[in-house]
Amino acid sequence: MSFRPETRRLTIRDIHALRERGENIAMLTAYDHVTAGLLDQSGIDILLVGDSLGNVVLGHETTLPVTLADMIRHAGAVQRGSSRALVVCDLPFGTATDPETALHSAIAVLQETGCQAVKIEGGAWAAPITARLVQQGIAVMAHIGLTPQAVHQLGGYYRHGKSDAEARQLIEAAQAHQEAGAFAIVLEFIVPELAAEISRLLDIPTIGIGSGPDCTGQVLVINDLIGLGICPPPSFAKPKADVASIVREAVAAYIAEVKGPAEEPPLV
Ligand SMILES: Nc1nc(=O)c2c([nH]1)NC[C@@H]1CN(c3ccc(C(=O)N[C@@H](CCC(=O)O)C(=O)O)cc3)CN21
Ligand SMILES: CC(C)C(=O)C(=O)O
Ligand SMILES: [Mg+2]
Repeated sequence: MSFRPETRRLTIRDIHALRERGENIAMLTAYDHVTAGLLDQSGIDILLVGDSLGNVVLGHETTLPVTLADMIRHAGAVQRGSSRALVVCDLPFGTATDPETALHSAIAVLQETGCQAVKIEGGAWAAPITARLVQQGIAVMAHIGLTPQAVHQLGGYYRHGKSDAEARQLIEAAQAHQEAGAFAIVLEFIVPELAAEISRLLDIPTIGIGSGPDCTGQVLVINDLIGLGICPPPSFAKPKADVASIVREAVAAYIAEVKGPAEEPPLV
């Protein structure tokens, strides 16, 4: 781990430069100040304030209850906790339904948090939304494949791009977002061979999650990476630590210390 005290924040030009020189882009979610600071000190390229905070932080079944106010509150904390990483904030469910609505949502996020970019879920239909934001000078990351905000329409969290028709649609969606000016695109839970093909076809970086190794970068939910959760993570997450156990052990030690030795049973 390397601590970088005086470094400027990465820009989307730096992210593109990483791709140009063949260095993969490392992205993780963060929802709070201290986590953002730790990941930033570790040298993460991009911090995503994901609407997965609905599941991970707020305890909802889906990301749908997350509001723009929730995202703004947490994105501000992540922005303040970091100094090097590019900070991207998800536009949550219902706040990017059309270009003008998305524009107002994105403006609120950028003005009230200081973060550098927003991410929007959606296939080719959402490319005009990307275009409208880009036209206004906003850095946009697109997100295709498994789009959790559509979970009720999709009927679950499964792998995408298995059929030829679906693969064609995903390629078209990726190209449409690139054409619209997206600076990068998340490929979530897509067939690895298809994610590799999309990554070859595009000039912008692809950031994969559960989509195989051949993307320009990777993203994971931080809790899934460090094993900080109370239910099992998605199968594509390979935890590199077991922080939940460390927390349980420390808390058990604390409880034991507070309570002291167990009282002797009364003498009869
Ligand atoms: N902690 C966490 N990690 C995530 O990656 C994540 C969230 N939360 N919340 C928002 C979405 C939801 N995601 C999910 C959620 C569940 C699966 C999952 O359970 N998939 C099954 C396969 C299910 C199927 O094929 O029908 C798996 O075994 O991975 C995958 C992605 C990804 N995102
Ligand atoms: C998993 C990533 C891509 C995301 O959108 C989120 O965490 O909300
Ligand atoms: Mg998200």
